[in-house]
Amino acid sequence: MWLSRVAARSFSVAAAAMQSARVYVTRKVPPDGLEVLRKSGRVQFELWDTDDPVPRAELLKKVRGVDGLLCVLTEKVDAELLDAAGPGLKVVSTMSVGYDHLSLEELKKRGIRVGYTPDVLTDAVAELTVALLLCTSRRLVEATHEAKTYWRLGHLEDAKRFTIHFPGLGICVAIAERLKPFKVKKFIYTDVAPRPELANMINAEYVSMDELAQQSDFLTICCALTPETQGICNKNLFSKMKETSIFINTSRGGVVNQDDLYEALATGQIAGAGLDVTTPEPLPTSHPLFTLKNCVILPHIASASYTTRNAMSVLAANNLLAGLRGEPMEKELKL
Ligand SMILES: O=CC(=O)O
Repeated sequence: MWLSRVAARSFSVAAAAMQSARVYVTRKVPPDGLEVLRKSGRVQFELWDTDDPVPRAELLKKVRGVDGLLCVLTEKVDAELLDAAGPGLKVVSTMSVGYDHLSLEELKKRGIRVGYTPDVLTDAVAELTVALLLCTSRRLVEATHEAKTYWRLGHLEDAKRFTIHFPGLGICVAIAERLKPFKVKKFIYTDVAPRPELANMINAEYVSMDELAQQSDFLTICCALTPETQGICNKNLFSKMKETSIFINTSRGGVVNQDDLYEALATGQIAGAGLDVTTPEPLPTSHPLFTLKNCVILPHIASASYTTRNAMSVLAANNLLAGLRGEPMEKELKL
């Protein structure tokens, strides 16, 4: 009885605090997520109401005194931003599965809770990865141009003859499941250690990074960007790949050394690359990678379907509200 009264009291304190919770939303996030915030009746939120990233100076101004921040991956949440927000900031909820834009150390130091949006985008990312893989290997971008000009194109590769290689499993399981019907001969992967629970789902074999590069026909990168994975796709990796190999990246641009990738593509060290992510984003149109016919570049759209982005916005909004209420979030990063 006593315990439940204490629990009820602490809940009502948290709820009362929420009455006045101020939140800044850094992007015009999809409508379902905004509806969750509106319907809660517990937050006053201000929104950067465009599809473009909020300018840094504006962001630093707008976060002053907020209790919660709902952001996307273009916002660097670092000491400067957290100082600008002040001690009232309790929750940062990012509408992304990746969190390399968040300074976790600073957040932890200040006791700020962090929500993110894994799982809900897995299908969309896997689908886009397969689309990019086929588009790059079958040279579809060049082909649409050819259709309008000479109606002539060199050799095309087909997916089923190949072995597909993944560093890091995770989302790659969803990609492999979609590739199975293409009669792929073999899936292999590397990671810091074997992950049999996932590998068994797609019958994938664990190999070293070197073997991965050497045997690779398609190499798709699905790992998170961390200090350990920064620049792992570099001259060393590309020099071990076959000339017929295709490199696909739908994770983060930072895992690739782009100068080395350019060199590998321009010299025929590898056959092609499909990139949904680059450094920086957007990649300047004057960037050398844009001059290459064998490089297909997309504007980071892997999760960009209406359904998926709506689901991400709902999860991000619910994470934010739960954090503000002092309740467990559906998807919270353990700091
Ligand atoms: O790249 C997309 C994400 O992290 O959600």
